[in-house]
Amino acid sequence: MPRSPNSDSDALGTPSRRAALRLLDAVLRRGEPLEQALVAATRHVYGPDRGLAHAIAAEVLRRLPDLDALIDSVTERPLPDDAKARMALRIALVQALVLGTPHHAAIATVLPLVDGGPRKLVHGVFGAIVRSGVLLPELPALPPLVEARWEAAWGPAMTDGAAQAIAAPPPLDITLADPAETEQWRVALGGTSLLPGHVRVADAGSVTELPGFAEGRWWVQDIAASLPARLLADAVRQQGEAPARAIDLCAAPGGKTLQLAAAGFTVAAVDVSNARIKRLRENLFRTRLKAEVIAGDVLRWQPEAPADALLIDAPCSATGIFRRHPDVLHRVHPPIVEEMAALQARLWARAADWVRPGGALVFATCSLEPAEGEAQLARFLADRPDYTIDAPAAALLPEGIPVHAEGYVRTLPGMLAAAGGCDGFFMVRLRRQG
Ligand SMILES: C[S@@+](CC[C@H](N)C(=O)[O-])C[C@H]1O[C@@H](n2cnc3c(N)ncnc32)[C@H](O)[C@@H]1O
Repeated sequence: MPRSPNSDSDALGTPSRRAALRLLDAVLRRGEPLEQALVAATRHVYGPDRGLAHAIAAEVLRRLPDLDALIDSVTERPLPDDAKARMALRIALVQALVLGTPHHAAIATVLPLVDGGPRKLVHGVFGAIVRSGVLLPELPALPPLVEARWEAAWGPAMTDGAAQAIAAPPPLDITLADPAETEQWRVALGGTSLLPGHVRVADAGSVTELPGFAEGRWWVQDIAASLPARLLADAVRQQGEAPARAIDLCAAPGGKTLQLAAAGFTVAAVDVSNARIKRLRENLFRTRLKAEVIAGDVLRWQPEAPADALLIDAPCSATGIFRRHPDVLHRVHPPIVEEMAALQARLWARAADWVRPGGALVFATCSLEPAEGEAQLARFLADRPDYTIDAPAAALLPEGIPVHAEGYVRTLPGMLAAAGGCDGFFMVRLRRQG
């Protein structure tokens, strides 16, 4: 019989901490995305314990530099980064100092994760820190390499904004199938609205239990993530063309496909991942929206005819979504950014021929790395003189997200901060010459 990774001697509450340890190990030692590690790491924990393991690991990843600074302030010699004792201390301290777990429970549930001498050390270090009454700094620290990279690219206001974004849980953003119902759903969901078709809810709780979810009247989508499809729909609206044909490349799980379908496009949605396509189909089913779903690799697939509108929501480092996926702060390094940028350039170069003359193309990435945005655009424009930037009107964007002087849109941490912030995105709308 396969051995359960939980030990027979585990105290009540320890299996979820053991799962949190496995999650942290997957992200910090093996460089796996947190969401990807979830199934294997939480295989032996059930119900709310699974959510707790995820919450503990995510919170450790948000506050890692501050937790480590506390640990290092008490130990004589720094513990190795990947030592089990350091991992166990991170898990115990984040519960005691951030998640509000009583101190005795925070340490008792974590001690079984370590044996022998290290167990004593964990007990002693945890006790010394909590007895001292020290708290984590109000403004979280970014990992030093990330801070240096982002400060060089965007300046200190951006890194301050990013630190503040880590400090508070992001609100839930919702895109409505019918923008005419914005006020109705804003009231029903008890939220605010930053654009027609958008509702923002603080402390939303379980998404599937909110009104309108089961009926498919809306889907979850950060406001910044909702902008690329808005830009594309606007381009076609300007030309007074309907019904238009759109190709949505790298489409799953389908937030932007749903927007394009709801806006009246005939949509072909292409993605290479079968698992993500399954979620795309579920989303279409729930919202009763229609799209042709194509499982294919954009580097090999090609459409039968060019489209009026083409969206490339390219795979990227995903550093722009660090608020909900704090693992990117620790596992995305320059070689990964370079690899993703090279893939984006290939996808964009190939798909540029699939837009009819006079048609519109939007390229977007949820990245805070210029190599996956501004630099990508410069190279594309140099290669493709048949395309020009089609800057959107400011009124298409929420107040606080500007159109850059060159005509693209770059969202950064710090934007919309008073309203709850937004993800980091790069997007540009282009017109192919007729
Ligand atoms: C940023 S996500 C897309 C999010 C999606 N557009 C949405 O709004 O829900 C990038 C997607 O690109 C897909 N992808 C990566 N490489 C691809 C390729 N060569 N061909 C097609 N899809 C690809 C991934 O499977 C992933 O679903």
